[in-house]
Amino acid sequence: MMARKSVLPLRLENVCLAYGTRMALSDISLTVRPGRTLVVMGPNGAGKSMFLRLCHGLIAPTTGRILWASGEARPQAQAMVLQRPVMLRRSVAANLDYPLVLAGLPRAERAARVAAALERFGLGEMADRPARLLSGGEQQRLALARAWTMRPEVLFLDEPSSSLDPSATRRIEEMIESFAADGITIVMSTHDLGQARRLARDVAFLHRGRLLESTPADAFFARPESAEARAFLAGDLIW
Ligand SMILES: Nc1ncnc2c1ncn2[C@@H]1O[C@H](COP(=O)(O)OP(=O)(O)OP(=O)(O)O)[C@@H](O)[C@H]1O
Repeated sequence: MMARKSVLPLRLENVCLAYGTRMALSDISLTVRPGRTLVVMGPNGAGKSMFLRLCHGLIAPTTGRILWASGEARPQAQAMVLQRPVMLRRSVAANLDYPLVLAGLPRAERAARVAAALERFGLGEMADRPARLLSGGEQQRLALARAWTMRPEVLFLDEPSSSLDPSATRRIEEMIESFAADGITIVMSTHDLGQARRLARDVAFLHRGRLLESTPADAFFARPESAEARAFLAGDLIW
């Protein structure tokens, strides 16, 4: 991971995403900096998922630019875990192996990475079980582990614990913290204010497709500048 040219910072310049006459995202300018977990917050429909999808390159902006420091259009060194991760109809181990096969890694390297992921994330005893039969929390853990096997420099996570109970959520947060400690830059959305406080170094607050705040997390939680963010933090902003 260290040898290659960094893909960060990632800069969004005046990014807009339109669906017909509706603007899902309006004029977003923001920089994702290395090593600073960025949490994207905002009420339902604010544009959080679309923001992550744009950054990852799943969709293209209607106008504006998305610029990686490496100059690549869609770097390999970044991965995304969707809100409802897709599991292959295969074993846990095979799910971990699959993206490594696609990336063309040699068999021995793949085996080492799969073994390391199984061990590190407590998935060893499930290695041979069909991935689709795992619980929601276990599947999410597997999805994060699968992203980790790719050694990304940046990892986009869309609501990584949205439908999980508190203990499964805690395990996911521990994984995210360990990724950040490894030097993976995390960009994630969440509805969970407690989670945002625990994990965020920077916050991007979206409301109806507009970026109302982009600031260090401490400042956001202590002194939100916009009335919308204040209402959101007080639990009074529903959409
Ligand atoms: N294919 C599409 N066609 C039209 N509108 C869309 C499409 N995809 C998303 N949108 C709209 O874009 C807006 C932003 O959606 P997005 O999923 O990013 O919100 P979100 O902040 O992630 O919401 P939630 O918290 O509910 O997941 C919404 O108003 C949504 O209805």
